[in-house]
Amino acid sequence: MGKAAAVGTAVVVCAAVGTAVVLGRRRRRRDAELLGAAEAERKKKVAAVIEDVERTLATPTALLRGISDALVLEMERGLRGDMHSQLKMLISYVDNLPTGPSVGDEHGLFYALDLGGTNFRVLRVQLGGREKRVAKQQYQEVSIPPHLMVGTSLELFDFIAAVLAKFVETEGDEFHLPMGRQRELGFTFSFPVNQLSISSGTLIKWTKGFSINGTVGEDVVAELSKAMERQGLDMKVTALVNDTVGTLAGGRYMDNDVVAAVILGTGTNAAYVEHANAIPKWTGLLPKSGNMVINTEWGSFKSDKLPLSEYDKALDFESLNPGEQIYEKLISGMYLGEIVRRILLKLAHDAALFGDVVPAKLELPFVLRTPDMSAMHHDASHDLKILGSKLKDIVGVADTSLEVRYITRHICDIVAERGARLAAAGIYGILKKLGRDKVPTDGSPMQRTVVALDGGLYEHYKKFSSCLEATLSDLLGDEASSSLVAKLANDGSGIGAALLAASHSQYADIY
Ligand SMILES: Nc1ncnc2c1ncn2[C@@H]1O[C@H](COP(=O)(O)OP(=O)(O)O)[C@@H](O)[C@H]1O
Ligand SMILES: O=P(O)(O)OC[C@H]1O[C@@H](O)[C@H](O)[C@@H](O)[C@@H]1O
Repeated sequence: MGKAAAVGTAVVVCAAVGTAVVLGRRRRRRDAELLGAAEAERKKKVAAVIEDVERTLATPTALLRGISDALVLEMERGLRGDMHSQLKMLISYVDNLPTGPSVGDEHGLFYALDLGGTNFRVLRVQLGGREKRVAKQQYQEVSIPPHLMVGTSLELFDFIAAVLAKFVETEGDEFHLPMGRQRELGFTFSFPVNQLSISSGTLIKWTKGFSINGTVGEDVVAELSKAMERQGLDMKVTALVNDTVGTLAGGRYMDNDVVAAVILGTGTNAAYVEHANAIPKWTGLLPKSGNMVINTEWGSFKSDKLPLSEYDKALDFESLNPGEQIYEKLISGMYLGEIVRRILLKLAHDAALFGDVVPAKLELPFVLRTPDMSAMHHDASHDLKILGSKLKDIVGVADTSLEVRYITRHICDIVAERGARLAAAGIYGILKKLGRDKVPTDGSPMQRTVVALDGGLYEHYKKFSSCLEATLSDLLGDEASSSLVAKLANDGSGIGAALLAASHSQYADIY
């Protein structure tokens, strides 16, 4: 190529390169601006969803007070037998709680069986009467196979009876049954039952994850007794109690000031000691004690005051029991993780929280369980690595940014806080019903009041239980809350059921 031509070519090439560089820089700047704009738009969408969640799940104290008042009204309607009451306020036929060391003379070997929403426990207790009290106890916990929750009545009760029969076979010499006596059982059944007596009752409906045709309306003691016979197990059910009633009995045995029991487990519910003459629908003889334990079945409470979000409505619509157990679906362990999942799914769909592709596993109902939510919520590490690994294991999203992890933890916090505060409002309502929510106007000292709590959610989800207790103190105010004790009554329902079996033993009159 000639010199001039070469120079010309070089000039053209330089110019082209220069233009390319300028154009490339412009394109990169434009791409960066477009990317920045897209990222800014995404962040805006994330913020909008979070603001909406914070607003629709908010539980300001004034709202909680209104909810407590609405609950008390429904409690009163239920006690009147108003068929439209949101609360069943079921009569337990427990009118004389085992009173433990001061009076309790229960003694002997008794069994208890506790069918909950997730677990099933069998227990044997050697009661030692006044001096020894619970001399010895052994128990076994079994997860309920999910297929039995939606199978047949026969399969469920045969499973229960088989586990119980095996457990009885392991009875050691340290437990002894006097000659000629039949083993006796307290049956804790964590579902709403119309009690016909202390040892019989018909199932009103299934709740939580159970939905078994053919059991509603049946006497659950008769179902269990038939299953025990099929197992060749000679045992008599002498007490049928809801787990809240069992927990109340177990709690009172340990502390005479227990007036109510609350379960926060797979489901939620509360029982309390009502004055028998404050139960208009009670037509029986007034109990000697003047009291009757009421199983409120508060999980079925609903009110337009309850902060219901689009996520709650969708969860309820797709649940096994749409329109039922609304208060329970905002609070209990079966549902908290699922609510968080639904909010994360919305963030994934609308704001690409986990990137342009929505993680397939996030679409799976109940894939995020409350224990996992609890582990994420309690992650206090600087890079939230526990939360990150949970998202990876459960949702299938690896390498989430710190921002995404903080957002996830914030969602856990909002959902858990709402549940805890609503549960506190429920307890506050029961205390109001009992007149234990404020210092007496006549100047007499406030009575020490104990609420026994149990259930895997309350026991293990520390941020939940501490938020509940702080909210309850806030609702009560300093003076009244100084007389209130909220305490964990671990497996109270098992001991309680055994105690009630003892106090209603067919041999009771020969103590
Ligand atoms: N570590 C945990 N953190 C938060 N919730 C938990 C934890 N462990 C269990 N739970 C909740 O407790 C429920 C089990 O409660 P539990 O009282 O043990 O059994 P059940 O409900 O069958 O009576 C589970 O469904 C779960 O939602
Ligand atoms: O012990 P769980 O399984 O959490 O049950 C708590 C409550 O769950 C509710 O769904 C039931 O209606 C109540 O009867 C029960 O007490």
